[in-house]
Amino acid sequence: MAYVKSAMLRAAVDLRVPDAIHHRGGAATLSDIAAEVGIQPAKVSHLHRLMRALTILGIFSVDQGPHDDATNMHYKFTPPSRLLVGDSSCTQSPIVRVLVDPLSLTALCSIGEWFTDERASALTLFEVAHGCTREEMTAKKGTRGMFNAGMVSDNRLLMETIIRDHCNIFEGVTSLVDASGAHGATAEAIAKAFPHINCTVLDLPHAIAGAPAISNV
Ligand SMILES: C[S@@+](CC[C@H](N)C(=O)[O-])C[C@H]1O[C@@H](n2cnc3c(N)ncnc32)[C@H](O)[C@@H]1O
Repeated sequence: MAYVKSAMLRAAVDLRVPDAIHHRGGAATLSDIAAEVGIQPAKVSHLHRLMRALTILGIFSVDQGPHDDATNMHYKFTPPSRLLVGDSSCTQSPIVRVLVDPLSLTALCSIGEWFTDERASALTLFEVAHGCTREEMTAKKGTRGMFNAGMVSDNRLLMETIIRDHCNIFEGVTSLVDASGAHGATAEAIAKAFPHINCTVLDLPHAIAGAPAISNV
């Protein structure tokens, strides 16, 4: 049942629970969250179960006074849930939707078939499960924008940390190519921090279609 944890995380992001807590100054009761995200009144007790599970997982913390019941204890952020709050460029954490995606999750149910399928040396798990590549499915479903947004937000977060804490790894580098660099968020962060490095992004035509122009990349 471990997959339920990922599904609950996705539900919290879909409902924008982190944004609801953020809008209430970083601490919100169940009724605050229910009002902010539009929970049906008959389902507030189920929201309590969702929040309780996410608290046990360390996604949120809870302040419960001796006289508080389920409706007036305050849910707060933990370090992981701080990362789920939207900013001016995105209103939720797009990487969660990319990672906890129904098509990716159902593909995992075909691992046994992938191991035994005689075509499997040429096919990815995704192809065995869904009969097409991830790229073809993304194009068919029109979800390329969501995928790119997830990659960009993840890259920004990682690069901020890498450049702050490990900038020595770029010493002596004068040029680099980010192979499969999608919309270039990684290269953008490097080019901005180290303007003398000549950065290039390589990816497939459909992946770079619509990529923003980035100075110095
Ligand atoms: C999971 S994304 C990673 C994007 C980015 N490097 C990052 O870390 O966010 C994988 C990327 O590989 C690209 N890709 C897949 N096959 C490729 C190929 N044959 N040549 C170049 N890029 C490819 C995809 O288009 C996609 O942008």
